[in-house]
Amino acid sequence: MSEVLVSVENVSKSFTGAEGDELRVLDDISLELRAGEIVALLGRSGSGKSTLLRTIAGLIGPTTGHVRYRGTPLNGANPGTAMVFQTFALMPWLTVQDNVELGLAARGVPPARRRERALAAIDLIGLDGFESAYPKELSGGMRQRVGFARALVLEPDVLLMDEPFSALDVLTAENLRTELMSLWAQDAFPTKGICLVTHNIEEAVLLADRVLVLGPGHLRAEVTVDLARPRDRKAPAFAALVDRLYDLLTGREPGVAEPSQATPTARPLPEVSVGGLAGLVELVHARGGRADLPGMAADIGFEVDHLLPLVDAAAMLDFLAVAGGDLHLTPTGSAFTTAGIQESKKIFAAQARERAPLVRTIDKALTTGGRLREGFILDLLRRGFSAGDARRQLDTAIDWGRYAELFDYDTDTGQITLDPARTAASDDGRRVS
Ligand SMILES: Nc1ncnc2c1ncn2[C@@H]1O[C@H](COP(=O)(O)OP(=O)(O)OP(=O)(O)O)[C@@H](O)[C@H]1O
Repeated sequence: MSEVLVSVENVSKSFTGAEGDELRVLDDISLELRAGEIVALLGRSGSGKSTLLRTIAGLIGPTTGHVRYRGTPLNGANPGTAMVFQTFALMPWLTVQDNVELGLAARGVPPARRRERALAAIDLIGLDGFESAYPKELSGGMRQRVGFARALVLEPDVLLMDEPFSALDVLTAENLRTELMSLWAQDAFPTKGICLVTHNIEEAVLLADRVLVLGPGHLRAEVTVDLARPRDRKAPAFAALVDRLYDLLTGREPGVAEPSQATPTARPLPEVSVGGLAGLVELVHARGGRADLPGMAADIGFEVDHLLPLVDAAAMLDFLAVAGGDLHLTPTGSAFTTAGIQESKKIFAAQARERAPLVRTIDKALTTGGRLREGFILDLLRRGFSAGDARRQLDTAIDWGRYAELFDYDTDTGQITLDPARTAASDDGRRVS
């Protein structure tokens, strides 16, 4: 096995939330970055990828656990790494040359040597002729080349990249990826390992030897990408790995209960509006009941990552089934999207009561007591969520419950009550159901 460059040992990281509560962003993570490999950290928005990368860089310290560089525990910035940022992070008042020299100056390299090394890095990354330009004079792609030059000039053992291509247009991003891969393939390239944060599944399969899938705060899975380079996005083996990673990102974790059995803290509601979720179901219906998630996201100009909470919600309510990167309309989803408004509300209500744990819990409490203080639900939710998350869970449940005409909510009193139509039905002597 090749040498270990960085090891992350049982790292946890917590931040203090707005209300003083603890937000655990990384939970007991262990991993190794070895010489000769590119590792992708893949996860949804908010899963802790950037926090993990910054911990590896030594920019933030773990709450518990250790990060080691070549066996030595970090005490501040990791001396073996350099970072490329999504937003380039250039100094606008400095020229390309000065931006690239900055890190060398901080490391005490004498001016003449700095200049020489910066020119070589600028040349390597295809920026020659732009040495005296300012960032504002450059396109996004050229700015990110400066971002790369500034990191590579340090000849880091491990190059860390935080979504380095996601602010670029598709073609520019693909060009830069290809160029990075050809540098990586050169024997003279001084960097021995790369760790890339991404939420783009195809990018992970295109670039990485190993993909570590992060699911909020912990490592969910590790997938080895054993494909020859340069990789062909159209090859069946490529597509099979992409599908597998989609399954890992959209699927349920082993051991987590079905929504119809789960408690509100075991299966949180995806924080989406009914309108958004109905819109997604409609889009799949309009495509004949089956849609390829990346294709659909590209058509409507969204990142797949942004659609995932809607996909989760539609799957929770059994309106859509998800397999690989494909969405299939279920019979219930089809009935929901084709029915008239009242009928589709009824279908939504039935599914939410059966399959949305927090809606079910509130509904049960209301059908026995008629009214409920929000503080009661918030207190219960605080057993499994931060204060902010508990509030957002309750707001989502109220939004879903109101749409479904299951319950009503008074913002002034913070009371949740049965929907008036259901109370009237019970006054008529009919059972509230
Ligand atoms: N300094 C901080 N203080 C408080 N909370 C933080 C801090 N940094 C990150 N978080 C929270 O930690 C969680 C994980 O954030 P992080 O940026 O690591 O995730 P990510 O997977 O990189 O997401 P994204 O792709 O959206 O950047 C988020 O809920 C974020 O709000």
